[in-house]
Amino acid sequence: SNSRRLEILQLGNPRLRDTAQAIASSSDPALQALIDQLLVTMHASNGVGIAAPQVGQPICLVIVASRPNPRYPDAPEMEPVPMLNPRLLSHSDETVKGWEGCLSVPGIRGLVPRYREIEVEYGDRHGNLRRQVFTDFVARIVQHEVDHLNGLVFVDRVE
Ligand SMILES: O=C(O)C[C@@H](Cc1ccccc1)C(=O)SCC(=O)c1ccccc1
Ligand SMILES: [Zn+2]
Repeated sequence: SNSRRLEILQLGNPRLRDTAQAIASSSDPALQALIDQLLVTMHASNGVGIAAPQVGQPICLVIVASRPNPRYPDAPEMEPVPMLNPRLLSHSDETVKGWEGCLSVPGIRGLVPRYREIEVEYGDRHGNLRRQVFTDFVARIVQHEVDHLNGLVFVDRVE
């Protein structure tokens, strides 16, 4: 399918979000370079996800990259997924508590409740709109990264 031009929203006052200036589009070489930079930063930190604001870029862009790890040995190994303008469409009532860490809060781990299942709409790195259901550890990572876009870190949710 031919790539669509997806306008990437700038972070800021959520109320102004609708009028937010799109500061990048999926066909923008600078956006593709930022996605590659985030992948490098995430891998350098052994992360399973990363959000653009963590590297000082206030735009609606995250990467989700689950892999098996000591705390989640049965986590799926997945190709890193860049998500432009991710939006939670629905979620399970059921929540699960699980261990989280954060590249922006080094050295701290916390037990965080997250929805066990979520449905997310997002643009892929080529600007194609995707709608996908995530569960368990991958759903946890998506919720953790989307929190970063809303200025939240996991310690804000530790009960
Ligand atoms: O700050 C980030 O977004 C990266 C963060 C993502 C994340 C970890 C755990 C649960 C949800 C989201 C990390 O990757 S922290 C370091 C890490 O590799 C890790 C920590 C706990 C469990 C699994 C991995
Ligand atoms: Zn984090």
